[in-house]
Amino acid sequence: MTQSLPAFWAVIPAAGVGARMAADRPKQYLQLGGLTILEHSLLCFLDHPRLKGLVVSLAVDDPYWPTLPCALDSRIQQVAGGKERADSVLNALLHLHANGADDNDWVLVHDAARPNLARSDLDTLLSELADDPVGGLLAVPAKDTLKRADANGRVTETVDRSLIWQAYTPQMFRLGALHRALADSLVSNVAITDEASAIEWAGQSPRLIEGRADNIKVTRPEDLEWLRQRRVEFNG
Ligand SMILES: Nc1ccn([C@@H]2O[C@H](COP(=O)(O)OP(=O)(O)OP(=O)(O)O)[C@@H](O)[C@H]2O)c(=O)n1
Ligand SMILES: C[C@](O)(CO)[C@H](O)COP(=O)(O)O
Repeated sequence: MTQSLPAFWAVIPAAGVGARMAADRPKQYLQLGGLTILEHSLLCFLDHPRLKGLVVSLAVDDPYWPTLPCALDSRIQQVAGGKERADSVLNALLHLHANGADDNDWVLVHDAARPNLARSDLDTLLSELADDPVGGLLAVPAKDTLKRADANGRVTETVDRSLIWQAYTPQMFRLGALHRALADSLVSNVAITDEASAIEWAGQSPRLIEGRADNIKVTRPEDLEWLRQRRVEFNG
């Protein structure tokens, strides 16, 4: 089954400061079980047989990366992160292009802050999008009632959630198309918070692939607490 999946490059943006986490270090270096959040996010890709290579975007003054065993892994290439997440991703795409990757190669961009990606979700994404003309992303249909608010935090509307999805990662696009869309949208000062929004700005419509809701992005302290508790419940 795995051999029928498309080969792919992985890009892991890991250059954030984790301000919303308010921890003593960037959140990707906080511990979850015996590993850092970043190591969990890398491992889901590093042992995949269809991985061509992996690029991790790191803060230029990151003192933590060299302390990790995976810093010596030859499958991992490092690039400098940028001011925003999109800049960090673009630097990784530039590196892939500069080192022989082909425009038609699939690239999967996955947040370092999402340590709970299931291999089954990764393989579903690869399988479902292998022949897609655009690409797409893991996503979760909205489960809660959604409200639109005014500037004072007062409800102005209850939104129809039947067609609303939360975008997750990995997000899977062809290297050339993503590189062009990201570079052009950033030059145009478009607010880009995920790869799909750059592809949409370029006029394409990414496909949403339903994934597990527990592939959460560790953003605030309670997110990490939830994952830690979940591992205790599952692993004892
Ligand atoms: N300039 C940046 C900003 C973010 N990221 C990465 O993008 C992912 C998702 O971003 P987010 O959750 O916003 O992380 P932070 O920017 O670190 O969080 P905060 O906004 O709370 O500072 C994270 O893995 C983060 O390390 C990055 O590589 N480069
Ligand atoms: C890419 C992402 O995880 C998709 O939901 C999200 O846009 C990242 O946003 P952040 O503000 O950089 O955490």
